[in-house]
Amino acid sequence: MNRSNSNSEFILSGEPEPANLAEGCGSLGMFLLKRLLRNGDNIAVIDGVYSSELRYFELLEKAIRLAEGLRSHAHLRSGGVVGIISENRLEFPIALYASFFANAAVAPINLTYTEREFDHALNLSKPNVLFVSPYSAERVIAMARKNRHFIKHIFLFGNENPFGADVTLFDDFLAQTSAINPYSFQIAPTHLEEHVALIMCSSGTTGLPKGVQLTQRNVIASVSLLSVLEASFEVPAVVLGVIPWFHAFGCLTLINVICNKLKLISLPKFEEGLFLSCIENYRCSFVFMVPPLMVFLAKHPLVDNYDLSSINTLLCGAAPLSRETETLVKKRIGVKHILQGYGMSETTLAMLIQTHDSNKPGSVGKLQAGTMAKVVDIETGKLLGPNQPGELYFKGSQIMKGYIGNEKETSQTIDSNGWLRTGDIGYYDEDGEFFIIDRLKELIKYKGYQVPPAEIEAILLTNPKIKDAGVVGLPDEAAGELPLAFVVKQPGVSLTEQEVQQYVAARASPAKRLHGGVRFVPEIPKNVSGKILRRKLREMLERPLSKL
Ligand SMILES: Nc1ncnc2c1ncn2[C@@H]1O[C@H](COP(=O)(O)OP(=O)(O)OP(=O)(O)O)[C@@H](O)[C@H]1O
Ligand SMILES: O=C(O)[C@H]1CSC(c2nc3ccc(O)cc3s2)=N1
Ligand SMILES: [Mg+2]
Repeated sequence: MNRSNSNSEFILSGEPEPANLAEGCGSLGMFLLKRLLRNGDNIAVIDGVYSSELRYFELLEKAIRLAEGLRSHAHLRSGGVVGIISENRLEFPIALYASFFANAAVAPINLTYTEREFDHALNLSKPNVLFVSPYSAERVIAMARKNRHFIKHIFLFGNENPFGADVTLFDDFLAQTSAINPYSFQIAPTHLEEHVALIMCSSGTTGLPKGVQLTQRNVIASVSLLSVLEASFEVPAVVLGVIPWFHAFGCLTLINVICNKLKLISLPKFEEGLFLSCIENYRCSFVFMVPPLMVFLAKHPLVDNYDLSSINTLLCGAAPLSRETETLVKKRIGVKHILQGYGMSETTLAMLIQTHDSNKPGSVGKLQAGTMAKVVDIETGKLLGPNQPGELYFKGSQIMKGYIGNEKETSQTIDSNGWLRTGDIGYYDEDGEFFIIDRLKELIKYKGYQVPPAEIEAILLTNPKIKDAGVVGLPDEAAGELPLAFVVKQPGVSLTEQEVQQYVAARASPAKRLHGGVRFVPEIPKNVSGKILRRKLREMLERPLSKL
């Protein structure tokens, strides 16, 4: 770990990026094209539901034809915006790569959004071209027709179009494009640091999602993630992709898999039996995870019915994962490596990543190449040294360009020196391994103590009678806030509020005990990237206690 201590600053730096990172490519499109040309014709993606396959050469050939077709028939220009509103399915990477080959920006959007959320997301990125899957076509096309002033073309995945002439079937459009020799296909150079490649919606955990602009340079910088990890794979990785591609974590790992010539088994959503049977049937060795899926592996009885011995590495991120859950999973399914990572939509992919040789329990790993970090005291603003918790700031080639249409929020998030403030509290140890405590906004203020809800949730999850838990602060005149737990019991168990409070009291210091009580609920509200929607739990506090 390099640490410059100039002007008593503690600034940490990751390894320098590989010198030939962009491989002399003038644009992201050329960078991706060159890697695809090298990938030969292995299988790229298998649909885990239908077993249909997309081979690397088919991806390359169709993406180029689609790029040319969008340019000539849909008037898609460099700098234009393409929306993709779809679950993980084989057409997604074709539309994604075609857009990059046309130097357009891609705005993947969550297909389960409500109408209000769709309206918000569409008006953030204002796509000219929209790719829609049948799953949400009814609602999305109705929304799109209200925004014809920017949405000029709608393409529908699947094999039937009940929506009329202003919607074109993706396969029909592709069929009418002409074949192009990939070796002579040209993509104009761009200003990598300025040209927007992705407009990602943040998860909307702390409010309405923001439109995060990631540049072509950001995406190129993030591609090294799997090449670093793959170097230490014992077997060529078969990756299971259940993380949604409309979210930064899923989309950038999809690009990572393709750039590193790996095989990906894609799932349109998490369904318990399908998830486990895909791992067993396709012998998946590498699975990107979010904590709720880790808790599922740790506790669900169904897991015992499947052979998961092919798993070599679980790579978990997007929300807090406790070392206790990590230990439970390791013990139960004997997986060799559980590697955590930490990232934000604003940092493209992970800023911090564990590797096979640096993975202390509970840590989220060390700095990514090309990245710098500092920890700032939340009271004084002073820079902090090892083992001192403060707000994490990052700088480097994966830091976003800014929030689309929101200069003010951008300037409040990235300062004039390029430092991005995360709103997350954590620290690094003497070896430069980082530990995340919680979000600044979520800390419970109990009698002057800052109580991290994630820590109490981690304790609760070690109780075999508890399936899930979410902790928030109950407003209290005397103490400020009282830690209160929403608890989901395992099916068929008996558990009282007092038992839960005693369980925590036996394992936590006084400030972290459940002074606000316990409420039993059927489920904990979370978003697709596995984050607890604590603002929804706080809303539940205001409702009168239901007699459960
Ligand atoms: N390994 C991790 N451990 C703990 N928290 C994590 C980890 N990885 C990511 N996070 C959390 O996820 C956040 C980034 O999530 P994302 O960019 O998807 O949107 P969000 O911050 O949840 O939502 P929004 O910004 O819209 O309110 C980080 O700021 C951090 O709080
Ligand atoms: O939490 C999020 O919104 C997303 C944005 S990208 C991200 C992560 N990326 C990685 C990559 C590897 C890894 O081990 C963990 C994470 S979390 N988190
Ligand atoms: Mg955020």
